[in-house]
Amino acid sequence: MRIVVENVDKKFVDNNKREVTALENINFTINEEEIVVLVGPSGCGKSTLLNIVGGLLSPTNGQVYFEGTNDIEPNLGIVFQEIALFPWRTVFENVIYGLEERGVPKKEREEKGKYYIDMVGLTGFENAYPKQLSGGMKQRAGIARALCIEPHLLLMDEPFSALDAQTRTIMQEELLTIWNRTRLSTLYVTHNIQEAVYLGDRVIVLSRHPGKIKSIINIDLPKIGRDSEQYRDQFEKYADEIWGLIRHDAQEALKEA
Ligand SMILES: Nc1ncnc2c1ncn2[C@@H]1O[C@H](COP(=O)(O)OP(=O)(O)OP(=O)(O)O)[C@@H](O)[C@H]1O
Repeated sequence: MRIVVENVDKKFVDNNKREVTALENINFTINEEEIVVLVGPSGCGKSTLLNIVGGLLSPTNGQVYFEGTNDIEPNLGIVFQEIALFPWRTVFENVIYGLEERGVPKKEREEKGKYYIDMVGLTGFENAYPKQLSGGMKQRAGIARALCIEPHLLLMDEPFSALDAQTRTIMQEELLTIWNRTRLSTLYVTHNIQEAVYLGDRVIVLSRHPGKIKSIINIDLPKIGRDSEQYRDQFEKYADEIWGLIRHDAQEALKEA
């Protein structure tokens, strides 16, 4: 599916009743099978934009539309930083939750649940409860739950930022393996520039106050294996370019923190 974001603005009213322009004139597309990463300093509107694409917030102006599907409401799989698994449900029951909601028959729920639990590497933990899982395993369960409804688009908002560095690296690699199997169009939000270059086909750099697109960078490296020695220089060049675009805004954001 292709997602088109056209002329999107978003204004909020803050606690002092002042109008805040969170996003201004945002235009981009997410093509079939593409991973688009939104990157930018704190407060530049990344989450707001992801929530607008996901239909959780409406834009003040502009629109988001979905091409290549006949469904009026496309299926969206959403993964947040803090995965809200139901504590009283097992991994399996959490993963198939969306299928239950949609009235999918039991046999199909079981097959799909099993398939996606296997895809995220949680086979053997079907009957575990969230409190028995590590942070990385909870994120895996959350990803399986998002995939289980077989979405047209995957939306991920800093899904690995609460994880330790090693787990995060492993999860990034696994996300690409999962992408390779599902080929899902994905919108991925991160603060982390290395992560953006590692995962993105395109990286959208947002500036802040108001959140505007500063640049859209095509990452012209193979999707799988771009962290290998062979591409190190090019990888770092992209990372430097993005940091150059963000540095000033990130420093300003720190002053306000
Ligand atoms: N519900 C709201 N009411 C008022 N202002 C809001 C609301 N949600 C977001 N904002 C403002 O909109 C701007 C963008 O916020 P948003 O959370 O989208 O940024 P972000 O880039 O995701 O930040 P972070 O990386 O820190 O999560 C900020 O100035 C924020 O204070």
